[in-house]
Amino acid sequence: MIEFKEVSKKYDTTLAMDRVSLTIADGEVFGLIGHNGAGKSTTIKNLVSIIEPSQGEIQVDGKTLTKDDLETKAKIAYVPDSPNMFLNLAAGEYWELMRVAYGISVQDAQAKIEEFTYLFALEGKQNHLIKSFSHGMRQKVFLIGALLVNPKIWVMDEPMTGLDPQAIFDLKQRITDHAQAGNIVLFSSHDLNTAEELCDHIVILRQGQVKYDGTVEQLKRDHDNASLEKIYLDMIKQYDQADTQTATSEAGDQ
Ligand SMILES: Nc1ncnc2c1ncn2[C@@H]1O[C@H](COP(=O)(O)OP(=O)(O)OP(=O)(O)O)[C@@H](O)[C@H]1O
Repeated sequence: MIEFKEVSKKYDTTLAMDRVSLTIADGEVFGLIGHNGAGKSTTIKNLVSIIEPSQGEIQVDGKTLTKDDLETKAKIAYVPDSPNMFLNLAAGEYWELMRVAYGISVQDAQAKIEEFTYLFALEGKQNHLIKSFSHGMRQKVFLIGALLVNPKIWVMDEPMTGLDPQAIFDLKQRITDHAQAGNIVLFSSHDLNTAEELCDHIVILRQGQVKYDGTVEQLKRDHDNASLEKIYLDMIKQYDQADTQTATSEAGDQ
C-alpha cells in the first residue's frame, strides 16, 4: 500500500503539490491525470525519492519513506517521463546497472532480457548506445529495466509516450497482469482513453491539488456514463471558469 499524507512540495515560489493525500491499495492500477504543470511528475518524483516533500510524508507498506531506507526503495521501479538519461551507456550496460542495484541473479536477468527484448523488438541491440536510439526505443530500454527487476511497485511517468502500437498493447497487458497479481502500478498519462481502459483508481490533479480521488467507474456513474475525457475536460473547465470569476470580482473590489 502507498499512502501520501498531506504532502506538499514547493519549488522556490511554485507550490507544485498542495497537501496531497491519497491511498493506493495493493492490486490497483492507479492513474495520475492532469494538465501540463498539474503536479504529476512532482508526485511521482517524491515517491521514487528523486526529491523530498516540503511537508507531509509518504508511506509504503506502512513505513515512512526515508533517504536511506534501501529496503523500501527496492520495492519500487521507476520509468522516467524523459528517457534522455544514461545516454552514453549501452542498453545492456543500463540493464546490468539495474540488475546489480536490485540484486537480481545473472541467470534471471538474462532470461528476462531475452524475453523483453523479444517482446519490445530490441533483440540484438544490447550493445548499442542508448543515445543512438529513437525516443520510443529509449523508452523501451527503461521499461525493460523496470520489468527486469520486477519489484512490487511500478511507477511510470507517461510510459506509453513514443511507444509503437504493439509495445503499447503489450505494456498494457503487463500492467494489468502485474496489478492482478496483487502489486501496484502507478502511472501518469495524458491519454485519457488509456487511463479509462486500464485504471482501477485515478486522481485528477489541478495546480497541485487533488480534484478527484476514486474509481473511474464511480466517476462515470456520477456523470451519466460519459467518457473520462469528457468528464475531465468539463471538470477542469469549471475550475478555470470559477478562477476567472474570482479574479474578476477581486479586481472589481480594488
Ligand atoms: N525543478 C523545478 N523547479 C521549479 N519548478 C518546477 C520544477 N519542476 C516542476 N516545477 C513546477 O512545478 C509544477 C508542477 O510540475 P510537474 O512537472 O509536476 O507537472 P506535470 O503535471 O508532471 O506536468 P507535465 O504534464 O507537463 O509533465 C509546474 O508549475 C512546474 O513549472
